[in-house]
Amino acid sequence: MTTTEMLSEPGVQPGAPASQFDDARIDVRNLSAYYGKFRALDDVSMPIASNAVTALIGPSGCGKSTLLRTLNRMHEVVPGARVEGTIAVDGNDLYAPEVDPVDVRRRIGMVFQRPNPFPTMSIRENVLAGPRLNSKRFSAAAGAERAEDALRAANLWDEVKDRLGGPASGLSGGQQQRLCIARAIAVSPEVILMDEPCSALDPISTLAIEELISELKRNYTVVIVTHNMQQAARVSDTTAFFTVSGTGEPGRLVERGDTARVFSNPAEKRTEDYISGRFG
Ligand SMILES: Nc1ncnc2c1ncn2[C@@H]1O[C@H](COP(=O)(O)OP(=O)(O)OP(=O)(O)O)[C@@H](O)[C@H]1O
Repeated sequence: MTTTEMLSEPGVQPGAPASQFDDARIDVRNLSAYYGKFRALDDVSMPIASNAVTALIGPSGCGKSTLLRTLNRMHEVVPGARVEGTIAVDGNDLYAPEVDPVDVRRRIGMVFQRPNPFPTMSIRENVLAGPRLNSKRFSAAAGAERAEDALRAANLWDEVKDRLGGPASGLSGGQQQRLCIARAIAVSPEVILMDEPCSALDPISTLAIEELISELKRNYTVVIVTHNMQQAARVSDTTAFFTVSGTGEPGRLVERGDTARVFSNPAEKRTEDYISGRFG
């Protein structure tokens, strides 16, 4: 097969590992997620590569946010919610009995739709809130350095460096979201999950977050849920498309692959219909 033929084969890339799971940082296998008796997600298997952005897309109710929350064990916070199947991170079972979910949530941070800084806390204290919750103690100088590093990594430092002691509520929505990303970074997570992080933001703030996401993948594995297909195409390396056939039905993974390929040459008609706006 020539390289051109390989590239035109959905999902096949030159130099790709023999198995799609070979280079996975997160390995989701046969995952079903339930809320009580309701199965919200059915039998999802997908690798999530390290130091890359993976976008989860699909119509409302197909289980994108549910899948995201299973990745840091926030799903089970809902009474009656549970999972079947396995999720391994770097080969370690995330749901093994000896694993502490609180530790998982430190290692796998999350940024939500609406920026949720602690409004009365200062900007600096917001960034340090995570490490302090993990009972980390630092000297004033070490705290200042940690806050600066996280704010720089979140592309917010220049805008706030003269008002670190001021309240977080004084920031714009886009700045608050970058503050929340700084807060997530400050606990040195391995993975950052983002659930529609730009849905409450204006286009300029959205652009700033998108640029930041592209930079974050240098150091982190990023998984993002987005309704905005242009955004998925702009920021992600891999796209996973989910769908749901009706009310009461579970969401299912339709296809997953290189983002450019999924958008230009989807393997499934359902994906093509969705990305071309004919469905959902
Ligand atoms: N806390 C909950 N209790 C019961 N059912 C829930 C709960 N959260 C979500 N669900 C249901 O699980 C299914 C998947 O929801 P989920 O929010 O994961 O979908 P989604 O694809 O992220 O949707 P959207 O794009 O609208 O945010 C839906 O049928 C939803 O009603």
